[in-house]
Amino acid sequence: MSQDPFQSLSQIREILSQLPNPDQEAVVGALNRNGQLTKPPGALGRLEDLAIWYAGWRGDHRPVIRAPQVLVFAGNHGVAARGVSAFPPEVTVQMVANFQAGGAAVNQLAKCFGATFMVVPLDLDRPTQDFTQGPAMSEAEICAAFSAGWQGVDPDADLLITGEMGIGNTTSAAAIALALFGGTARDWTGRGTGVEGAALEAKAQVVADGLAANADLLADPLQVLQALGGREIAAMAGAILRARSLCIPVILDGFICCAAAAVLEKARPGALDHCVAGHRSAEQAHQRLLDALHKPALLSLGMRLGEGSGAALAIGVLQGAVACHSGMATFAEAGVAGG
Ligand SMILES: O=C(O)c1ccc[n+]([C@@H]2O[C@H](COP(=O)([O-])O)[C@@H](O)[C@H]2O)c1
Ligand SMILES: Cc1cc2nc[nH]c2cc1C
Repeated sequence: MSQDPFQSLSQIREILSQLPNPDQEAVVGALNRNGQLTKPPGALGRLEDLAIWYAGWRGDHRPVIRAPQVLVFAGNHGVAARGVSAFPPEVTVQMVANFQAGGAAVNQLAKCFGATFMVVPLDLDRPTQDFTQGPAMSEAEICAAFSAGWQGVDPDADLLITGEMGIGNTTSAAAIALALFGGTARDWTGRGTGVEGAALEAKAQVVADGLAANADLLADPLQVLQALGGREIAAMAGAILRARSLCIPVILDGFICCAAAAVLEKARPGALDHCVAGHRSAEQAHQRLLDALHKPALLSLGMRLGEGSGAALAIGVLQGAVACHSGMATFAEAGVAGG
């Protein structure tokens, strides 16, 4: 009876096996145009690469960003009962009310850059299972959350920022990253909202316990997400995949968003070619995760808020890149010598 697009992980795998690629004609056209603009070659640095990347995904050698969408998912985590966060779980639902009232940081940033904003709370009164006791979600639960992410994307958007809110979710993201990339639990465990000292060591142990309790599910990236993820993390993965299917470029946010994205990249290398990393979070392991994904961050401002805030701020960088690319005069047009 469900209207959800996904009822099983195999349906997600099918989508992953047939991803669209950027429009090569638009890439060539954008490269060509970039070479004629009134600046020394390469003088706009990464802005030039960004504009050409954006042009390819939009299939337009001279694109305009008109409709950015900021889409935040909220979920509650059974593992939060293990004392892994500096804040209590009820903050998740309270912050959802704050997002809806327009009072959070991400609301201000979305407004600054002309983006629409939506928050999607996911079964907040039903936390996921504590993953130190077995899988966080059933297959039906992960598919419902993934479907919510898929359905949250506005097909008319021309840029997607996906973010999250979920007390305890840096523990979940650390466990996912450990399962996908290896290393030690301590490598991937950071302070989150402000966990320090002995509590931080205990948090790393919870991450290690989560992997031990789900050892039989860790060979497959989507099952890693089911075993160690949360609903908001699965929803971000669903939104990022939908954006790919619609050729909508994505700006990734911090540690938790990148852990969600990493599941897709591990399941299908190249699945994140339509994504750039908006910022480097102050969360200890975010740079490690960005390195594993081969995604250099656009901004590094010591932010560690989540909720899509770092990526929302990076909309401005991409808007600047695309505005220069599409609005600048060529040497011929401006009558400037040397082009
Ligand atoms: O985006 C990040 O890198 C980031 C780093 C630290 C904390 N957060 C946010 O803080 C919450 C998770 O922290 P914690 O300590 O409860 O695991 C969650 O709501 C995230 O949005 C987000
Ligand atoms: C207040 C607060 C706001 C947040 N926004 C994203 N994660 C958050 C965590 C806390 C604790």
